[in-house]
Amino acid sequence: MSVKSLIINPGSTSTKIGVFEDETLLFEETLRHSTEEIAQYASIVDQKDFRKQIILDLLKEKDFDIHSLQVIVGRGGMLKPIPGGTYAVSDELLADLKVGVQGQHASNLGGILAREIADSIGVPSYIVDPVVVDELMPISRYSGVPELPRTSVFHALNQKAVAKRYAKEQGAAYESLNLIVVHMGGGVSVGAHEQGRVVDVFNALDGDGAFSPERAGGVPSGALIKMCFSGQYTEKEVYKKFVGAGGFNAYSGTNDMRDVEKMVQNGDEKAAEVREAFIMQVAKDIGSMACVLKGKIDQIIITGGIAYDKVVVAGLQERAGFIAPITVYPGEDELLALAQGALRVMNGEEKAMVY
Ligand SMILES: Nc1ncnc2c1ncn2[C@@H]1O[C@H](COP(=O)(O)OP(=O)(O)O)[C@@H](O)[C@H]1O
Ligand SMILES: CCCC(=O)OP(=O)(O)O
Repeated sequence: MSVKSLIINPGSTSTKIGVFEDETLLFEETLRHSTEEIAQYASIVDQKDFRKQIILDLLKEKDFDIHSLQVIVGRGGMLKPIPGGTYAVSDELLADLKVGVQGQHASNLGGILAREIADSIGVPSYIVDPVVVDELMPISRYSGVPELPRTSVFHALNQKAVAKRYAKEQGAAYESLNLIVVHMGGGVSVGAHEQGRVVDVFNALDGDGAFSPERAGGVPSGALIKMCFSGQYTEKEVYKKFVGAGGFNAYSGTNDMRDVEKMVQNGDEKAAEVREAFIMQVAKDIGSMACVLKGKIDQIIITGGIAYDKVVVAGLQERAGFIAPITVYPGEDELLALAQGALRVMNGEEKAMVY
């Protein structure tokens, strides 16, 4: 019997929705959220009903009967560090998504919405390869401050999906390759995939890598400490400067790279400089991961929404192309990867992991 699934993929700047019959996509939709739209909500959990309504409206518009679904799958969020795999949205997992045990990010809503909609029609709900998949080697955890270890928070689902897609296209096993995967979405993560394990990665949320459309990335720590103790900001206000209002939002007032391109076309020199700084920071992250892999790199893979941006891709080619050949997979393979993760469990090929 075939399995019909609803896939819910909340990102920081978008909500992506797909309906599959087994591995066949019946329809999909990407709804982009502007900085102003997101700014109306005080917290991620406050966005739940808004994002749920978008999903229900889309199903209605497509005249799709929700009761024909056998499973709902959501992108997995800021849980405890865990191995990759498909997890049932248990009560414990749901509670941790609501709290956001490693922080607040739109992906927390994936499992919450999947469970809520699934419960309403009496079917199971799952998450797959959440953003906290942790395969770091011990030396990657060092930051220089023992109380502040580096953590693995990244686009695990898509990084793994595109890495496996590249391996398949080459007729090679993912586990036999060394790859640097660069995901550029609302957040940016650059990971070192050493023979099937992401042994080091720049944390995409509040870590030490490049800035992104809505995040600051790594900043000078002395200046940050002074800002925190200046008395000018609450903890929440400082965090917002780094996650949400940082990066392109702070420099150019938008989280949309197509707006940045328009600004540059209209002669905005500052916007052009910000984009060049972004390209250089991402290229520097690629260089770091090249050292993690000791220079033995089969391929660099560039993916995420910004991989559609020809100027950014050309800039990365210019600055990092000497390290290894580059393959570009614009957008992401996340909807299919989520559907496949649930299918493996529904078809009995794999057991759901227990959180
Ligand atoms: N065709 C395109 N050209 C340039 N940039 C794009 C294009 N499509 C999406 N983007 C940019 O990609 C970013 C969002 O990437 P995406 O992977 O969809 O993010 P998220 O999943 O975090 O919401 C935005 O800055 C958006 O403007
Ligand atoms: C929290 C890590 C993943 C991430 O940054 O996703 P988005 O780019 O969708 O915000």
